Amino acid sequence: MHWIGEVLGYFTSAFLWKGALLALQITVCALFLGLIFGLLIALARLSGNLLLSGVTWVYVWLLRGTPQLLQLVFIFDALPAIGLKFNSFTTAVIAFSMTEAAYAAEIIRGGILSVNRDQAIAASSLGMSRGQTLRRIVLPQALRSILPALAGQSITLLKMTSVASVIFVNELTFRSQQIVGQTFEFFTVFAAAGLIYLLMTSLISLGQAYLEYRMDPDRDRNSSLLSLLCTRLGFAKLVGTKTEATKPAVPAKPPAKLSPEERTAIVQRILSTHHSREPVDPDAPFVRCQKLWKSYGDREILKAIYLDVQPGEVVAVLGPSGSGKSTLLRLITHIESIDDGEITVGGRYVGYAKGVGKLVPTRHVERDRAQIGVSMVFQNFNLFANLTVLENIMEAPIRVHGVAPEEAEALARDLLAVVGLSGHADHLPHRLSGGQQQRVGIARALAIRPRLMLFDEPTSALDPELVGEVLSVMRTLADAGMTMIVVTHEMDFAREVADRVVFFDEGEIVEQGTPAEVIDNPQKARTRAFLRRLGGKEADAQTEADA
Ligand SMILES: Nc1ncnc2c1ncn2[C@@H]1O[C@H](COP(=O)(O)OP(=O)(O)OP(=O)(O)O)[C@@H](O)[C@H]1O
Repeated sequence: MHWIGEVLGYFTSAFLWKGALLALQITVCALFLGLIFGLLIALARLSGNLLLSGVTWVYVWLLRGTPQLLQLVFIFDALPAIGLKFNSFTTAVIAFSMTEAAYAAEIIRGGILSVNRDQAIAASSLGMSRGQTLRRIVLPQALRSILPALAGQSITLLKMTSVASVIFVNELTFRSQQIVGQTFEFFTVFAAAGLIYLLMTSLISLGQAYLEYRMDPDRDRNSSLLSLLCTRLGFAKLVGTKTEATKPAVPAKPPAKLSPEERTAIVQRILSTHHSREPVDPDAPFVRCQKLWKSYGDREILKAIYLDVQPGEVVAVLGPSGSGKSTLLRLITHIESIDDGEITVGGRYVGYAKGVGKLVPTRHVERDRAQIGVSMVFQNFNLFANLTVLENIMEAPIRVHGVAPEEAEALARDLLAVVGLSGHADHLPHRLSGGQQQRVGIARALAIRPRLMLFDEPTSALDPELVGEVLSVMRTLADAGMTMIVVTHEMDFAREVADRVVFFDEGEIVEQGTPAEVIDNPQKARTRAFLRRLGGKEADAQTEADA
């Protein structure tokens, strides 16, 4: 068994560890540079810019499609012919960084694509810039799926540094070969080198486990490194570690419920201090759509729509599926751009400038939305999955409007009280019911103190018993004087709360008027047919519920 002693002797040899250190230095440098360039390449590939994505595609294709060995030799031996000469260490760092960038770019791109795009749309609708959305919402979520692949790639990179021996980089494998060349002790020397590689790659795996835990939104955010290790090793009970998932979802003492008057007063107080200094003319329409056209391909979705909404008015938009109702809202807040016509909100274009004959989109759409005060609530809630309920609400006030974190938290807690969710501030969205998520969505939209709220079928993804809680919050907003455009199939809500009902069909406004006029006494055959069909469905649903 004397060979064990020999392996240990080589394992502790300073000569081999100097080689290991060099391999580690090349890996860290290449990883650092590779990740930075990889992120830039991934963003370029996703940019939609044909030139950028084309050039970066070629880069990835070239670097992934040629052997690492060839790349090293090319930079070391061929580039000096055109005056570019690097020493062997620099050559190794350049070659490995370039390859790492190509692989990392694809891993990062995959991670970004795995994040639901609707969250980015929601962030943008709150006025967050693309950079903020990427940094705060998309990348933190993408990183969770990126990390395992990236750790694997880092381990491969560390092992690949042995290839650098061909250009005389004196790293671990090269040094092992030098010893073997003198002693011919193949087994013990290579076994020792293997152990050193294993130790280094194990450290990467440990780092991966730690980072995965840190990025787990379900973790207990106050846990220590010790409790993390105990949790990972399955000893959570020993240290009393509680993960977010094991904590009780219901608070011990339910917070006091606010009366409708109290809720309305809080909303009025919050909305009375809008960030915009621009006064609202009470006599001019707050939203003005003029001769609005929108097509997708050959299909005309909106055809010459004229619609004015007065400050404080609640407009309910009804109509069959596919008639263009959601498209109208998306055009008003400029999530989609108009083909022709004009939209102003508070007298301003949202992300457009006047061009020759028609509006031209500008790059300031998020900024305009934030300044004008347009907010939107989505059918599928689109809450930020990596942030708690409280953080979801605080995010836009802090990032977009520069509100101090303490002030933003106070505002968020007030809004949670209004929507009746004070006890859920620290929960992640996926732990809430649909109705609760939608109420958080409304609180989040309100936190930017908007002057116009757009609701895109806010209750249609909810079970019937959860619809009431969302509608009650929307009633509070209407009572507080909020200007609202609500796409809905909730006839009772439209009848009770809306000042005006607009009926859409096939991209046209068929008729509009008070709820009593349009819902109870429709003039057009198309409206009557739609209401009859809806009435039938409601009656069926009622029968099912009764049964
Ligand atoms: N990005 C898009 N690309 C292509 N077609 C689209 C796009 N967005 C919407 N459409 C189409 O435009 C039409 C109108 O869609 P829209 O979502 O505005 O309808 P809607 O009246 O809100 O319907 P629903 O009540 O079912 O949500 C639909 O036929 C839809 O398929």
